[in-house]
Amino acid sequence: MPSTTTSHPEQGTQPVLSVRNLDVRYGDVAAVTGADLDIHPGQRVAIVGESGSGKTSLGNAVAGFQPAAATITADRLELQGTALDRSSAQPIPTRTPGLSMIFQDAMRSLDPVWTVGSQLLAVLKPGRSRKEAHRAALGWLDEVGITDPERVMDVYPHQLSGGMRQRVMMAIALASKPSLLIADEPTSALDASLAVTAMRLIVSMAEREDAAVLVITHDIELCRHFADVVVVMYHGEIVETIAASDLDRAQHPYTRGLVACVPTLASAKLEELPTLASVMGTEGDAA
Ligand SMILES: Nc1ncnc2c1ncn2[C@@H]1O[C@H](COP(=O)(O)OP(=O)(O)OP(=O)(O)O)[C@@H](O)[C@H]1O
Repeated sequence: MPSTTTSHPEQGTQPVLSVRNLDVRYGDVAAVTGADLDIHPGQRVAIVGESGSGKTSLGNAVAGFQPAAATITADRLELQGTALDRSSAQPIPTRTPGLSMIFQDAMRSLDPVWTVGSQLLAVLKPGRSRKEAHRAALGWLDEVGITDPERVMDVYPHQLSGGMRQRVMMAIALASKPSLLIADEPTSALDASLAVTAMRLIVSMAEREDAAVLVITHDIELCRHFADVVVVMYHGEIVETIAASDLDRAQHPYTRGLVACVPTLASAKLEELPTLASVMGTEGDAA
């Protein structure tokens, strides 16, 4: 079995997230099998793999956003030492204290019938006067690069551009002071330069707030630049867990395939790029 946890300077301290032998099934479909994962305070972990490899199922199981059709079992599923009960889907998903999630589509996490301000205030109000919470909300909007926070407080999500909505979603996710931020394909809908800006913002804000980050992505290059550790999934299993700085020395053929499939100036001299099917010897299999 490949190792599915990695060494980290803070190993020995309690992990923020600790998962052992996690299975996610949808009826006969085994979406995730036997996943082990530890995320340490402040660590940035990326889950990478092709479409259908089980990344989102794993992230949703941790966050408690699993669909009703999912059956989740685990020997351990703990956030800061507290067991998370994911035995049944909630009719209306509720926030797990200490955990925030952001999505590719900001409309999935923003409520369309509440103004931006009321959604931010809902997170910021506990323990604060209304005035303090309002000031904190403006501060958060400013932090995520919104230049006219007073106006944005009063608008509804659909009145904002996609990029602005994403910034608002980030402000709400981090204003709740999570110890773990899960970001599911946060940049897939953005063009390359905006994707880098968005990832920089996620990483720098999370670092400032002392939140560990779990990014779910197809993009191995994004992992290389923004993650400490890369968790590689293939057909529902974690096949390799590797320091991002070691990606070029990956052991598993699938990880090597993912790295080799990224077009670079050097690879452009190849007659053709390898495909994952050719790397895994599954070329010609039925899709
Ligand atoms: N609600 C669902 N009901 C039934 N099967 C599902 C459901 N959600 C996912 N699956 C199946 O579970 C497997 C893993 O899907 P999952 O979405 O977790 O993978 P992924 O790696 O995140 O893919 P993508 O990158 O395309 O989102 C796939 O075979 C998928 O078809």
